[in-house]
Amino acid sequence: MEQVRIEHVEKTFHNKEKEKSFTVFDDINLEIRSGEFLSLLGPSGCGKSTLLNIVAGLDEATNGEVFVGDKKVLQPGSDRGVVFQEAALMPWLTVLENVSFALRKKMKKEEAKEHAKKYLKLVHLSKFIGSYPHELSGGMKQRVAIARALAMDPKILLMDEPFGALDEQTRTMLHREVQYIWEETKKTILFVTHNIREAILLSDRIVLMGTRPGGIRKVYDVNLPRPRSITSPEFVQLEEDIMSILGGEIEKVMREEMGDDFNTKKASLLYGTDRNLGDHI
Ligand SMILES: Nc1ncnc2c1ncn2[C@@H]1O[C@H](COP(=O)(O)OP(=O)(O)OP(=O)(O)O)[C@@H](O)[C@H]1O
Repeated sequence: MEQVRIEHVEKTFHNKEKEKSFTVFDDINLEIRSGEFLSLLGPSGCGKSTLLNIVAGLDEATNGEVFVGDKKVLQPGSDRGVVFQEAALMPWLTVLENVSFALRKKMKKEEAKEHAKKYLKLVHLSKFIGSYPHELSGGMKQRVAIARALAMDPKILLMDEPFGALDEQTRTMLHREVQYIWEETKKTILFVTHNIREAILLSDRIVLMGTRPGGIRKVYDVNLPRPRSITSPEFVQLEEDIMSILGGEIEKVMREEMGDDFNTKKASLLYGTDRNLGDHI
């Protein structure tokens, strides 16, 4: 059953001073099924975060509508938890207090702490409940942010490049963590990334977005058994399939940004054309 319906969504930004407007995408249609792990993948600037923010209710669509269940999205709500690239924890609060703080309106203080502990256990941070954010690594901070979002018991978890600022090893560890969380909680996850490998490792479906004009280029079903191996022939094949389209989209962005400075040879020297290109956009 679909849980999120994105219907004919357009987003245009208006710059009043310059009397200019810029349409990021003009007709996005997408359904996300209950319990599905769906990734939005695409080059920088194609509107992944904009779309996620519209689903979150943090930004407004210029046209079109988003529904969660049968409820139209008009503002943020506790049915949608958001995790951003930066954990944005409150530095003066402990890990436990950071997670329980958001629950203060829902339950009594002691109850909130017990509830928060449950989710900190889920992200394997039980040993650090008394620590302060500055005492944690980047990966641990993100796990606190995930626990904080999950503690509100949202139906849907919206994750905007949550591991984008982390080193490769931490990212790999968090990939395992997020898969475990997804399997344990059965949440619907909308995940924004520009990393092809990350998208294939985690997703049931990958929605490839393009730019100028913005929109959905292709939707891939990832029917590979989990846990997935990045060296399996099926994985490599899918990575190449996606790259063959994404590469063209990246080139379009680069052409536009570099103007006359762009040439294909220089682009391939700068960014490579191999499987890793998706990691660098
Ligand atoms: N508040 C805003 N005002 C004007 N333009 C904006 C605003 N927010 C985003 N944009 C533009 O909308 C486009 C889409 O931005 P968005 O951040 O959604 O892209 P993205 O695919 O998430 O990119 P990235 O992967 O780099 O984060 C970009 O061209 C961006 O400059």
